[in-house]
Amino acid sequence: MSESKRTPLLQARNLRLGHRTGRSREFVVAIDSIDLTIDTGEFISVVGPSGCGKTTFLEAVAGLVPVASGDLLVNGTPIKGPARNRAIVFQSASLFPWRTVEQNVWFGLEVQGRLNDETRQRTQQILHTVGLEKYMKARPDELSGGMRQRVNLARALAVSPDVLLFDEPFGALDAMTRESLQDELLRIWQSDPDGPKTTAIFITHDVTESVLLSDRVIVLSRNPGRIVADIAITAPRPRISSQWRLDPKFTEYCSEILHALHPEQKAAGRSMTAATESSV
Ligand SMILES: Nc1ncnc2c1ncn2[C@@H]1O[C@H](COP(=O)(O)OP(=O)(O)OP(=O)(O)O)[C@@H](O)[C@H]1O
Repeated sequence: MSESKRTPLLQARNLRLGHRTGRSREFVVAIDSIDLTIDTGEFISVVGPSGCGKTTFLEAVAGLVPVASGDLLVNGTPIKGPARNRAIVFQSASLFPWRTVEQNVWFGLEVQGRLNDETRQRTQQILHTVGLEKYMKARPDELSGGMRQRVNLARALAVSPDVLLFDEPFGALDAMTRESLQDELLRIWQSDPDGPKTTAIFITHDVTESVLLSDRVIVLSRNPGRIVADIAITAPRPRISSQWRLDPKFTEYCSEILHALHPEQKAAGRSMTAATESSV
């Protein structure tokens, strides 16, 4: 099949999403008229002002929020609800306190009836990849916040989803832990020599995080969210985090995204540096 005819992994066409609220069940629009195509293996970040509908979009892809109008397709099929080919990593690691690290990572596999010798072995490899091989038998209360979030990531990876959905997974961590987890996610993402088989949609407020990790950064406008920029981050992979963060192109991409987020500041001719204003 030719490149142009291949079905995209995810397709949003004139997509509108929202929530019914209050007694009147009034419909509040969160996302309006979005057209977006994501290919297999792409790492996409979505940034935008608070309340612009980033989480609503992610939840719609997860099948947790219904489509109000337009289309939202995975592998050419409309999303009707949650499915095992899509896994979410939330901001806070919701681990079962009575289970060990390993048992927590098994959870999704158990629910899907797929826990067996082979998937147990894969779980061990994943825990090794996220640097938790020595903590397999530990309970969550013996772990730091960063380690718990690694377990959360391992749990999502263990079910081998087609799409990994990240809702600000490092947002609640201190700056140093966040940076080390960003570096690790970058390394994990690039560890397969044949390229990633999983596609990522990553919600973040941190512009530098989006440039570090992504192939493309989607910028949404203030509520209701519409796409105001779709910026390809063309830095080759594998990226070495310490080098890429210091590359002048890195700062240029951060500025481009910040300008798309705050067009009024560009119009006013204000200077905007990635170092001082990297958060949305
Ligand atoms: N469960 C809900 N019920 C009603 N309205 C909701 C619900 N969840 C979100 N909204 C509304 O939908 C809009 C988009 O919210 P959403 O959480 O998707 O934005 P966001 O971009 O992820 O925000 P943030 O960056 O602050 O997390 C907001 O107006 C919000 O108030």
